[in-house]
Amino acid sequence: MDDRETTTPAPALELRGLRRTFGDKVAVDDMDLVVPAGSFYGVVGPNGAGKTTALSMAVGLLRPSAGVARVDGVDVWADPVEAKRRLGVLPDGLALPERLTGGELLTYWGRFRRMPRDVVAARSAELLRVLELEEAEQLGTLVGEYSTGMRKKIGLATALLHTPRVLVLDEPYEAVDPVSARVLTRILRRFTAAGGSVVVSSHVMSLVEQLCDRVAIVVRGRVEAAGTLDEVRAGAALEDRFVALVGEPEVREEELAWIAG
Ligand SMILES: Nc1ncnc2c1ncn2[C@@H]1O[C@H](COP(=O)(O)OP(=O)(O)OP(=O)(O)O)[C@@H](O)[C@H]1O
Repeated sequence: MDDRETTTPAPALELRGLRRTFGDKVAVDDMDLVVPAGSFYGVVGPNGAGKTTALSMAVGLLRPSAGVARVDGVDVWADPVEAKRRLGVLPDGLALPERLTGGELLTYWGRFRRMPRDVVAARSAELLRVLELEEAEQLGTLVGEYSTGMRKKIGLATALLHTPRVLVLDEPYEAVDPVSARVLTRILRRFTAAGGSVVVSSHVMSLVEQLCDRVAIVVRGRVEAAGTLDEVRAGAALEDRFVALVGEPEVREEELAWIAG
């Protein structure tokens, strides 16, 4: 038998027994998660479930208390340089150099990634144009003066610039206007069509259903359900599955009576 036919590619992302505690608080509780190569993967869960903490450990931004994270087969914490070469990341609460324009930021980022100057220049111009940041660039607007959605877009541009194999995006659509959201969706679909893998966290179930072929529901630091969208939905809407797993708090009639005056 031909080996090449039987060898499956390494998962885009593989978390094994990943754990993170903050004092007594267990934010991520021995999490196992496998994102197959080429998938568009959605990570959903209630506020405080541990999504950002897990993804931060998965991309080398936060050290795990225990467990292993691999990107495209590379251990993120044992071989961070190689792992980060394969990764494009949009972190939560994006910290960006405030005193640069978007174009300057991309130039700086590209040089930091040791990319050729002309490639950085061409890609930066293209990214600024398709993400509709060109006008701000022409006006010399600094990143510190960007709106929330613009910051998200320039963050995405930095994540895409070096042609990573795996994109990990924390809430990429949050605060992004509908036109820009469509552009972003087209970019991400092209990225997966070309063999790349995308992992997004989101609170918007309809968006996840529309975009993702696989999904994981994270509750209290653990993966409660994972698989193809249809497996996880099991005939229901994703939101219903989500609420069933998370549980819905009851608001009794007498509670918050004062809000009605
Ligand atoms: N630096 C920190 N110090 C202490 N506790 C933290 C820290 N970061 C996260 N936590 C706690 O870990 C838990 C998981 O937080 P995390 O931000 O990963 O959740 P999330 O699923 O991304 O939530 P959201 O959907 O609201 O963004 C929460 O209880 C949070 O309070």
